[in-house]
Amino acid sequence: MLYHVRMDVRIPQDMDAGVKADLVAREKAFAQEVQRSGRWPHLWRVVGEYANVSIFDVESNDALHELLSGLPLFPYMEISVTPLAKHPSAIEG
Ligand SMILES: O=C(O)C[C@H]1C=CC(=O)O1
Repeated sequence: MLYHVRMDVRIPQDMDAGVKADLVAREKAFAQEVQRSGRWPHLWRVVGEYANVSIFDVESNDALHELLSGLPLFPYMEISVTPLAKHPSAIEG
């Protein structure tokens, strides 16, 4: 199942720099692992914002919630999820 996900990152300004660097590094490693698994086929930066738009391909709402809530940055992100369905005019499978 496909989901459009927007993540707006809201790391507190007063977070210790070392803690922030570790958090961002762990998030990057986790994100790349999920991408390599095929569950995160699109990850794009929103121009001019500390935010991304992504496409996730997972088996259920519960699976997506487990994945997103497991992101190291989850506590510091505003996340919006839009489930996607086939479009009748789409030429691709
Ligand atoms: O930077 C972001 O968009 C937030 C998060 C998503 C992937 C990642 O490495 O960090």
